[in-house]
Amino acid sequence: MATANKNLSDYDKASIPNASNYRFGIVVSEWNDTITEGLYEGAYNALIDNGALPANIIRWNVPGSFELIYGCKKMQEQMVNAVIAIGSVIQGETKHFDFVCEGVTQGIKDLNVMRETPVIFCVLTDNNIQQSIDRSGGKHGNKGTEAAIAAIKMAELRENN
Ligand SMILES: Nc1c(NC[C@H](O)[C@H](O)[C@H](O)CO)[nH]c(=O)[nH]c1=O
Ligand SMILES: CC(=O)[C@@H](O)COP(=O)(O)O
Repeated sequence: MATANKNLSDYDKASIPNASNYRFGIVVSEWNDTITEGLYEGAYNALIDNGALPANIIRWNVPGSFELIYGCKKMQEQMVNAVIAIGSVIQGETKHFDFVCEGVTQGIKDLNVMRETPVIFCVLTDNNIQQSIDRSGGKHGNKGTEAAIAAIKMAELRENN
């Protein structure tokens, strides 16, 4: 299994650009909010740890992961250097999981293709709540932390090209 018994959220600060000159937008889904709040905490703390200023981090909430598409599209219109989309989709009894996951994945991909501001995909798509817990500050680390590092690196790439 890709992340079994691994914590993928450790990072070497020396390899991360300083984020003090960048502004970040974070759009957070309210579905499974105990998970998404853990992801947000990981992302926020990693941004601050790498020099981002609290005043340069904008947070908006949306009802569910499918609404991340619209929320991130509007966030791209703000004066930000990168956007992070945070969601937690957990398999239920029906195929709805498949459609939500595919829709939000394709929608965020489209935002990256069609617009200049990078949108980082921090949407957990898990079989059960334990997998979500493990990846939002548990034994497999925090995908929010990883998303923040990706956001800093993509802001730097956009700034230099
Ligand atoms: N089941 C989950 C959802 N479902 C809601 C959708 O994201 C969307 O809000 C609704 O279809 C209205 O457009 N959302 C999650 O983020 N996580 C889930 O597990
Ligand atoms: C991802 C979902 O929308 C899902 O959690 C909803 O649950 P169900 O498939 O049992 O309706």
